[in-house]
Amino acid sequence: MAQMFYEHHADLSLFSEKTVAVIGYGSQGHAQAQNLRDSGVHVIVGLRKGKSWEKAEADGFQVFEVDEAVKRADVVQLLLPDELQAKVYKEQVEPHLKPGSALFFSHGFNIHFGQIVPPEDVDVILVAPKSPGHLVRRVYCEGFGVPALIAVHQDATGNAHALALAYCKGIGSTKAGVIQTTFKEETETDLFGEQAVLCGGVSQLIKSGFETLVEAGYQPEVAYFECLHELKLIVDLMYENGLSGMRYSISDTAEYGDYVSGKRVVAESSREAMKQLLKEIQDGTFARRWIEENQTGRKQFTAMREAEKEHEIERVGAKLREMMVWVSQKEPIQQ
Ligand SMILES: NC(=O)C1=CN([C@@H]2O[C@H](COP(=O)(O)OP(=O)(O)OC[C@H]3O[C@@H](n4cnc5c(N)ncnc54)[C@H](OP(=O)(O)O)[C@@H]3O)[C@@H](O)[C@H]2O)C=CC1
Ligand SMILES: CC[C@](O)(C(C)=O)C(=O)O
Ligand SMILES: [Mg+2]
Ligand SMILES: [Mg+2]
Repeated sequence: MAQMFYEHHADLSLFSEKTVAVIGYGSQGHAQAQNLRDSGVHVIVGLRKGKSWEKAEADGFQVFEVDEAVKRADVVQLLLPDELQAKVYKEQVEPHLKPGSALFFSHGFNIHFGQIVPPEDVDVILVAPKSPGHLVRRVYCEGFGVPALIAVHQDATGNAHALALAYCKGIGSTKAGVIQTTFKEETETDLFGEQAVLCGGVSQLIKSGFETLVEAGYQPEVAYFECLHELKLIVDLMYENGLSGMRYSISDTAEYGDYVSGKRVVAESSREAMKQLLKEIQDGTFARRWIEENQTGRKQFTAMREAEKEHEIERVGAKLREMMVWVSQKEPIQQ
């Protein structure tokens, strides 16, 4: 059984005399900085001049260049893109880290794959929300929190575990549940989950379903509602009551089709592919490929990103969502 932590396990007063520098103000950065501040923590933001800088200032934060923010902080949360963290850390973070301070991450990639090696006199802590950053903020504003994983890579002060829990309380995660893990487990499961299920697997499933219907002559709008829009409603039922709860709400016809056809689509070959992905994550092959892709100008990544934006499902969906004001008028997630 996983070791779980909730509100009563965490003491937010550990942060009462501390300044937290959130480095980066993107998806996770803006959410964690604002949640912590709303929980009473003193937060500053570290950035380079640009779009995020303006946004953080507009949100009322004191913003500094990264090195200056680190100098002023007792706790540094590194929320830059994984692929940029090692360089920025080496040049602007490490030289200014105070002995006895704490270095936080929200994903274990750079520590686990040896891209960042912090000095021995700082705590090295993982607080990994199991949620996209924008939902970390939205759910907190609704009075709740998203689950998170915590791990301690280095406990220089003897206080690292308590600090991790306090930080979780500050961003709202102890309301949902916090699980003790390791940097290795978080890194490998997070990469696997996003590739095989949450992002890669689901996007591919949606597109394959949409394309199959459209190629067979059905209206793209019908295919969009069937394969993308309704997915959220079905997942909401799973989120609230598990797979059985979802099956309670759907028709028996759908439930029978679920049992007999689901495994024909996500078949043994998909499980074999999942095992292969996991192996490549565990042995570092994926990390090496991603690091190399970034070192060589992200050509493949950029080309795939542009091609995906042009998919018919994106055009059809944008038009249909315009009419759903409760969707299109939600606070925009684009930054
Ligand atoms: N996205 C998510 O929901 C999740 C992310 N994580 C982890 O959180 C971390 C942050 O990811 P994410 O929030 O997606 O990152 P984003 O890409 O959304 O944001 C990155 C931020 O870093 C800033 N930045 C980029 N380069 C520099 C630089 N050289 N100097 C200073 N600031 C810079 C950007 O500012 P600018 O506007 O100037 O480019 C931006 O504010 C990663 O470790 C990721 O794995 C973990 C769980 C979920
Ligand atoms: C699922 C993608 C994620 O791991 C996340 C939102 O948790 C990420 O890296 O963005
Ligand atoms: Mg994740
Ligand atoms: Mg991830």
